[in-house]
Amino acid sequence: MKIAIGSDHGGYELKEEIKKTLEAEGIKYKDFGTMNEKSVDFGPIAKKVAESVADDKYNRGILICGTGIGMSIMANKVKGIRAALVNNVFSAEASRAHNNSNILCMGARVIGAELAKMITRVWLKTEFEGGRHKRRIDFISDYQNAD
Ligand SMILES: O=C(CO)[C@H](O)[C@H](O)[C@H](O)COP(=O)(O)O
Repeated sequence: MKIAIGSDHGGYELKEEIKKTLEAEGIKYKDFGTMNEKSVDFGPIAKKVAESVADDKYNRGILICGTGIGMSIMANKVKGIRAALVNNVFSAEASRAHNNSNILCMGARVIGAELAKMITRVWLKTEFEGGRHKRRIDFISDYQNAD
């Protein structure tokens, strides 16, 4: 699995921690920035990560900002992206099993690093269940593709 990861300044420190988790799990990643805590807008970074996942250059993405909200709003504008803003382990699992989320968004000002790492590990290992959930995902794709 190859992961695209990005953050704004608010998520920078947590991004660096999550990269260590990816390394510990033996998962390859590309860091789309930001590379320090200097203030930067979340939009362009979310766009780059989301487009790289939508274009199948990376299997999934992880986006972190202060709340995770801006990143998730932007990422979900990209066709084919199902970005889930997650702040607990149950939602991490459900966002994969039920929603087949392909981008995980987290808020570094909302959750601590240890919870974020646990969320990331669960999100990485949980498979989409398909079945009735596929019909629900297909409805979203059909709506998006009707544009
Ligand atoms: O975009 C966000 C909220 O939707 C992110 O949380 C940002 O990290 C946050 O807004 C940045 O705020 P700052 O006061 O400019 O650090």
